Amino acid sequence: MSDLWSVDDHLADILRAIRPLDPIALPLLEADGCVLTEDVTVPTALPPFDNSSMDGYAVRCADVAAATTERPVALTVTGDIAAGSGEPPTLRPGQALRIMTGAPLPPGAEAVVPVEWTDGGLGGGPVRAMPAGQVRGGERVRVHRPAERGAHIRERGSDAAAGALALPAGTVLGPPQLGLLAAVGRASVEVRPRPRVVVLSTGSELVPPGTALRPGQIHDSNSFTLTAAARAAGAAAYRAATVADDPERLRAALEDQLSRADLVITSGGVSVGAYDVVKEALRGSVEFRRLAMQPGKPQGFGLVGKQRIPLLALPGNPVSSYVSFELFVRPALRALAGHPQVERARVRARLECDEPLVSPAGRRQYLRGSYTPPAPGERLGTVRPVGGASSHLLAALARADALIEIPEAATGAASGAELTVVPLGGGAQEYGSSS
Ligand SMILES: Nc1nc2c(c(=O)[nH]1)N[C@H]1C(S)=C(S)[C@@H](COP(=O)(O)OP(=O)(O)OC[C@H]3O[C@@H](n4cnc5c(N)ncnc54)[C@H](O)[C@@H]3O)O[C@H]1N2
Ligand code: MOO
Repeated sequence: MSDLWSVDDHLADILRAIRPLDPIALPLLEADGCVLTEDVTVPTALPPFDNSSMDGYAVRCADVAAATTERPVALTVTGDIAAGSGEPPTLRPGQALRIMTGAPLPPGAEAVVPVEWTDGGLGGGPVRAMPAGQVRGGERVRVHRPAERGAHIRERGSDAAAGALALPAGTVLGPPQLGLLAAVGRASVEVRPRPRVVVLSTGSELVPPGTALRPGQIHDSNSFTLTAAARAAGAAAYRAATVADDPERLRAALEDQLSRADLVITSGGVSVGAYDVVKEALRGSVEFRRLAMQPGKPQGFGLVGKQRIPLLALPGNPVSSYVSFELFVRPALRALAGHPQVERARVRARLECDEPLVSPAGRRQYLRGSYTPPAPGERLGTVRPVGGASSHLLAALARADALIEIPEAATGAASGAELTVVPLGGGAQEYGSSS
């Protein structure tokens, strides 16, 4: 019997332990991307008053009923109503009030005639725009077309009625939702906050980019990949200084960081070497296990500190840590943020490759690939592998936009095979290619 955990069981174990963060009130722009935890109702009607949808003239319908281009109807313009003007004057028979888009409709008005249906008060044919400057009052405007009752008027409450549900709890707030909240007068809303994430990479060989390498050293890249990935997943992520392979130092660094974290990610130090610092420092509170997965076999998960903060210990190989992030950390972050859907959408795609792919028996393999969505009329898109299977191939990862899943039971896949693919979002996947 295998002592390996399946990918699905490891994820389920993590998600079982994670509770969504408690809601807090946040100013609108800070709530962008967050999940709303209150039902928001419309306090006052939207729009709050009847207003014009056109620059033109507020009129009574009967006054312009007979208007034609050949026989325009002349009305007396008694003034201007600009957007933002308070109480407009009453419109009487035979009169027109010049009105701007968004300005309140005057009492007595039944329709708005766009300026293009009039001579603009200039005495000629139809105009294309209003003459600049205020009307003095008493001028005549010739109207060339009749207007139906309600024409070019946006009625009070026509967007959202007072008391209606604007957004239900559970809504993910994006630009239009934030706009609606602002429009109904909300300055802040109750949401689940962005999870605060601390990324701690370990390894005595690591130096920060910008530093010259001495023999045996490499630049720490994982903490950048992981911090950026956590931010892309909606977290407020912070990259802590790299920790050398010394359990005491790692415990101290963790102690320092725990108070500011809702979730901690470590990278490296989880395999079976003599200096596997994460394993050594966290044994007891974090369970280390081996997964039936490639890359990403060694993994750790536990709840650490008094606050029992979730900690995911990812393997150090750059591709392993990123693939582990996508499969386990991203869902954990989305669960903390209260999203109902925590995993990335999967698609089925047809494999296109020059050589058949080889995969270890009994392990689920995630190869890096480039995914092309289905052409019009096609059921499946296609996916091509990018680079090989080894977990140090960061340059290939940087050219990929999808993960190709080879199931546990398979030992490979040939060109033409239908497989599951995890598109990683962004770029061409969101905007389409311009071919
Ligand atoms: N005898 C065995 N050796 C290894 C096994 C095994 O089962 N038996 N598993 C291998 C697998 S699979 C993986 S994955 C790695 C995981 O190792 P660790 O998590 O302990 O990671 P490290 O040893 O610290 O580093 C592995 C590799 O990645 C580089 N690395 C680490 N951190 C970073 C970073 N922040 N930025 C860039 N590169 C990093 C590190 O230099 C190593 O080359 O273990 C295998 N070994
Ligand atoms: O699992 Mo390791 O992550 O294969 O390189």
